[in-house]
Amino acid sequence: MMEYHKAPQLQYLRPHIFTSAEQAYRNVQSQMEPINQSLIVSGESGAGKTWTSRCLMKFYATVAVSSSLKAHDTVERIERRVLDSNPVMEAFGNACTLWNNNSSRFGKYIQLQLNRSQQLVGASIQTYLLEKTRVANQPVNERNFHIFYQITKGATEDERLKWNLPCNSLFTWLPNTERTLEEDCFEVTKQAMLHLGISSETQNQIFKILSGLLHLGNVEFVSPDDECMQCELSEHSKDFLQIAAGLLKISEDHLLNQLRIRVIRAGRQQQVFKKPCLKSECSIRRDCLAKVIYAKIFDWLVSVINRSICADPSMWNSFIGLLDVYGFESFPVNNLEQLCINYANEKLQQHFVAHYLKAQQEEYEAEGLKWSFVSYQDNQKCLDLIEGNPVSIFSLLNEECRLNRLSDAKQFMARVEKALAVNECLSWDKFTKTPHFIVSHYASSVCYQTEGMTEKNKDPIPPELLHLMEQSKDSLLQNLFAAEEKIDETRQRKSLTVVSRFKSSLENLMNVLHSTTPQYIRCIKPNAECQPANFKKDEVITQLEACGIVETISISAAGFPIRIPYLSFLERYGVIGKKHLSLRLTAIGCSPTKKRRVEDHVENAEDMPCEAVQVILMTVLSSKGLNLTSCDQADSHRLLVHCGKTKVFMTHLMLELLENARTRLLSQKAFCIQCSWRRYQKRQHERHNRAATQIQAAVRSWLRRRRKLKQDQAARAIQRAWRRWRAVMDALAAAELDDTMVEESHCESLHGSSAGGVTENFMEPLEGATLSSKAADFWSWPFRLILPSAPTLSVTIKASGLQRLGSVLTALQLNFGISNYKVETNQFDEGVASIRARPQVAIKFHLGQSPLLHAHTSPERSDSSLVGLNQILLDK
Ligand SMILES: Nc1ncnc2c1ncn2[C@@H]1O[C@H](COP(=O)(O)OP(=O)(O)OP(=O)(O)O)[C@@H](O)[C@H]1O
Repeated sequence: MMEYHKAPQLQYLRPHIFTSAEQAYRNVQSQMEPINQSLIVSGESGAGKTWTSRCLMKFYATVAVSSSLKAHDTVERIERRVLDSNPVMEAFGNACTLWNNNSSRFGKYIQLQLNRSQQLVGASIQTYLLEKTRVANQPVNERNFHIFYQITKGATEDERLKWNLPCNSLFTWLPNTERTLEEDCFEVTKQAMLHLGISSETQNQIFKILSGLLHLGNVEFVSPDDECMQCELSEHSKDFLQIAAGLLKISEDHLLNQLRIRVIRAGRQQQVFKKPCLKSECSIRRDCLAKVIYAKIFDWLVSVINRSICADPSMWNSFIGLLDVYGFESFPVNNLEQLCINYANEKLQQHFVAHYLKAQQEEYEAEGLKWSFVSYQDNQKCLDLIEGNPVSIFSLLNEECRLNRLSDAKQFMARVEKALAVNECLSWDKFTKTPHFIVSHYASSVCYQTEGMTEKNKDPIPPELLHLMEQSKDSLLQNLFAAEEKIDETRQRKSLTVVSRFKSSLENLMNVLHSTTPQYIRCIKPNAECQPANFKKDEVITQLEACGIVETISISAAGFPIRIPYLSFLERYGVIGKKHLSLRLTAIGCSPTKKRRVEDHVENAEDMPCEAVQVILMTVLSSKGLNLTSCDQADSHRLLVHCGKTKVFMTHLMLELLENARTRLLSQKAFCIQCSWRRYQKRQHERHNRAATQIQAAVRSWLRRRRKLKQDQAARAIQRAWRRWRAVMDALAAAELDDTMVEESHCESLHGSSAGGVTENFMEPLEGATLSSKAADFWSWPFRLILPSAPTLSVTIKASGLQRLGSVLTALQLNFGISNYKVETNQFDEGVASIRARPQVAIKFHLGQSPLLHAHTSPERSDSSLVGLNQILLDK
């Protein structure tokens, strides 16, 4: 998948359905009108349409994912549900036929919804005409819908009890049970239903109803002896009726009566009459009830799936549609179902013919291209025969229904013969006795039996049966039949038959297909026996011829498969012209006036689109080294591209050249944008850096100035304080010195020389303040308190003798350094007159160290160390 998704040129890869899928995806990405795409998968029954659709869904689920984690989750959820819808739809809508073990008995159109980034955001499923007759009538050697076999074969013991499905029970509506197919996988269906939001309880309800239908199928009637009497149940049917009524949760008597008594309303007053039905009528009513219940369950499942996978319309803006309708069928006995199926295939073939073969060739002519017509097989006549106006098979069938008379197969055949014999697609087999008609379809001729065709077209649902189901106690059945009354009234008013409903739904589908760009996928069946590795050439060729592949190849080879209107072309490739044009015109020596004129064509392309387009084409072709002046090469250009009246016609090679040129140019432009953006970002970054540096410098200088200012202020304050303090101290010291001198003389007279210690009179207020004359005592505790508070220390030494003086001086010198103290001797007596501490000691301490650091330190008592005293002094 990724190989095809990432391939720059798809046509160089091996042909594969992923080529078509990827092409459709790229078309959506290019946003060229029509943006929406359709992949029409067609082919005979068993050729592989459903298989292909499944692969396509997986492809889109893989490539249309987002890189963002959140979106990825959504896509994965949708993808899971879209893929899960397959087993559920196939279980309820597919059956084993003569041509295919897993044949789709309904048509489906799946719309994969994409958002602006072309990511898968949702999906919706539209179904067409389920072959519900299969519920009650299975052709010989064919089977009922897979789901019936799944529940009878795959139910657990518990479930069998709940659904009344004992092992080995035999059901009339369940033929060929001995054939086990890989499709009989009940667990897979249950799991998928669960993922789609159908709870186990609801599943249980559904399977119970289906089991009820199987039991209903075993109910048989016996004709009464008296025709006026009601039909009786056959002996073995009584139990089945009882179980069926129980599983459908309706009254047994009520069910029996509705099956064998017809209610007729007649007259203006709508008088009610009850009429016993014939045995055959009872069986028809029983089958009708089963079919309507099954069809309703199928429609309900489709609506549940759609609710689960459909995205809000605001979330998506384009879609890719996958159409998988039942394949062309030709059984030994064919009836209305096959007529409808083959009619749908004819419609699709017509779409292909109209879109690809007819329209393409007509367009070549209209656009003035030289073109010799390739003849092809047009199936319009066949379609006229089936659906045409005023007379066709469908119109005759509808008329028969409206006449409301007992249907007669021979009569209908005669009417068809009379009215439509002129149509060459209609014929009869003279040797077949059963009433029939043969239609020559595009694929092959098919013989249709007219027996029961009108009845099938009427598809009557007796209202009393609908009322019966409305009264069911089962909530799901109640739901399914609640809206029935209104729908039924509408249907009766419009008297819609099966074919008219099918025709109108197909017309809607065709309208959708016409509004999208189609991609066709033709499935070819290698052999009719569904055998692997068996390729039957003749059968394959017949299919290829029938679906018009041979003509398609001829037209594609001779023609221009790509057609783009001028304006769309200029919108996409105009960019190439602008860039190369100027260079090219200069290179070929174009005069400035001419150059401007040509450039104007590109600029104002709307006025002269053809010239502008030619300029672009010339640019691209000449850049490939082809010289336009050469006649031969101009011819070779015409094989690649042709400009019509309103469109450019080209081959894939030309498209590739254009796309390459555009990609190269866009990548150059992107590179330029990246460079400019990076340059711009760099400049921005540098500017930001410069601005930040300037801001930082300004802030730093402002901070520094402010700090300096504060420091200067502080310094001045300190200086002022210091000067003031020094002046005060000096004054104090001077005053103290004077006082001491006076006191000294006074003390001397009082004590004489008897006192041998040192006395300090200003120590008086301090507790224990005695200063010993010994050097050790000198740094005793109180002393340190005195020194700072009295920077001028006055000591009177009474003791005489040089020895003491010397020791005091030594102590002082050791302790403080003599330079810090002014020691004065007595002028007239022995000894020291005064020791004055210089104020710097205290100043140093205050500025130098935090007092808290040594707050716990007590004076050192060791003789050898005087550091303690220093420290304390500093601390203080
Ligand atoms: N590409 C394939 N590779 C392998 N097997 C395939 C392929 N295509 C189809 N088959 C086989 O062929 C069988 C029939 O294919 P499928 O059911 O897709 O046919 P169909 O065209 O949808 O038929 P119908 O119209 O009856 O529904 C598949 O069950 C599968 O076994």
